[in-house]
Amino acid sequence: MSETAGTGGPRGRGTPRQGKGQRSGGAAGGQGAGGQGAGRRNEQGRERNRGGERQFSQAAPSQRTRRADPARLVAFEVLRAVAAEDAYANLVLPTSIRRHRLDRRDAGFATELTYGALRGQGTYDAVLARCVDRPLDQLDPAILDALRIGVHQILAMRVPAHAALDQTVGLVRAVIGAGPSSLANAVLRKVTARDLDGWIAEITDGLTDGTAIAALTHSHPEWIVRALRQALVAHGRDVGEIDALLAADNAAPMVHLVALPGLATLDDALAEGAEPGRLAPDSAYYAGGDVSRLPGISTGTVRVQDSGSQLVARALAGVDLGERGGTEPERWLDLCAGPGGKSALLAAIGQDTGVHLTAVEPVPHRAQLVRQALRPLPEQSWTVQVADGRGVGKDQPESFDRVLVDAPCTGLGALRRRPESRWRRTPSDLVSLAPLQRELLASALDAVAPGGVVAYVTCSPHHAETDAVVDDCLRKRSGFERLDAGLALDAVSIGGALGAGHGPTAQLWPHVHGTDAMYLALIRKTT
Ligand SMILES: C[S@@+](CC[C@H](N)C(=O)[O-])C[C@H]1O[C@@H](n2cnc3c(N)ncnc32)[C@H](O)[C@@H]1O
Repeated sequence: MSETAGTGGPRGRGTPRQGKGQRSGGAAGGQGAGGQGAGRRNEQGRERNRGGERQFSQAAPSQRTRRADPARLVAFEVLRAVAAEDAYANLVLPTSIRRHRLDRRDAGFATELTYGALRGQGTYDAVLARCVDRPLDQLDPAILDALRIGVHQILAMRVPAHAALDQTVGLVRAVIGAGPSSLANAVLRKVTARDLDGWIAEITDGLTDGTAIAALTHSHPEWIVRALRQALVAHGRDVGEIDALLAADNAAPMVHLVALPGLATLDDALAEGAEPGRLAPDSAYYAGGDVSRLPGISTGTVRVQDSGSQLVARALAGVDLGERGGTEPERWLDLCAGPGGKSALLAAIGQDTGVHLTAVEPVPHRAQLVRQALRPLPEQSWTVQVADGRGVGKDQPESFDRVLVDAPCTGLGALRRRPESRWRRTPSDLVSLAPLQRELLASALDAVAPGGVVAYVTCSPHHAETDAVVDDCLRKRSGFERLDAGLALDAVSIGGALGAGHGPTAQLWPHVHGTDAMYLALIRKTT
């Protein structure tokens, strides 16, 4: 859904307000204040709620909108499910959109509102804390979610302030009650007193700690700001890029497509408005809405896959194995395969040369997704094993020419795709994932044949789950060498100059490459 959404939300100071996919703020469930066709942009396409005198309804809250606008109701339902049921927004949102039968435009609005309110929560809560007369944790959590939805509309979407206020108050009245709607009205009126830049100046006023300022400005937990800053430095980048990196996490990601080599082309997608990918071969970027209607998507020969994921899979497939490349077809292993995106691309790349891919995934329903992903490929070219990858090295030692370990990780490099995850993740996740990541890489190092290569991949740039894992595993072993992962990525990329390497490992970045922050290490078994 995110491809229909505009972007917005907290951002760096001076970063232009972004926003596409906005729709009229006027509600399906009622008139905007004063019956002015609330929510339309003015003739110049500018939002009406920026600057100058703000217009509000003269009617008391009790006399205003009583019905919840379905798009806002969808956003509210999703935020509630995320907070109260630990749900994933990207899974709940499409169901809620279908249940409320939103048309494409309203679905885009609901998506922007949901994801924007979730991403922006850190900044918005700091704003709300200045406008509510009690600590936020003493508010009914449902009211707090509704207020976040209101704040996002007021500060980061092109919804006129009066429409945002009226419709949010209407939502609170309809789903929570009349009393809380008065509170929402009073609080959101205060929010309209400043624009986003003004509020960021206010909530960061007097702070001297750069981490705290960046965290509030870009709506990230401080520990993530610190970790990302360290990761930039560790990969030889300028620490000053942190603002751009955090801002990239708040932008709705473009949909990336890949045509499985030998099975499809992107001609139809390009004819439908997709743009050729600038980094990965056979890839495209698509901003045209519902991707499922594109030719090839339903058969699985064209897939949605971040270009960074495409590139790391291609880098593994592209490593020259030298003398190892004999006449026997190679055997490849994807040790953490679910849901199968990289398995499908690897199997498609390998089909020309008769490669057999073994895809391992311990979670049965995810293993089923891997089978679905591999279905377009000849059946004899792949096997899916429902198994714990940690046992594969002992059970099938020195058996594979190329092994991918796309390890379970915190996903700190894909925060833009998972809007709630920055608030759920904690440093303790790093601690609990660490042994699993090491055991999986150790298993892969056992499973790779002499002369073969292991790719260790995460969608996180955090040191603890990237270099630290690789360093620890290799320290305990001899007979392995690191390959230059940056060069390997360059060799398979369009243009051949990604600039992702610094030392032997490689790191892609959302603010530089427009990809998820994928990490890649390549390790060859020499003896
Ligand atoms: C980052 S995802 C892999 C994404 C996948 N490579 C793709 O491109 O679609 C990590 C996967 O590892 C799986 N996993 C978790 N524990 C595992 C284990 N002990 N052995 C193998 N896989 C495991 C998770 O269920 C999850 O599907």
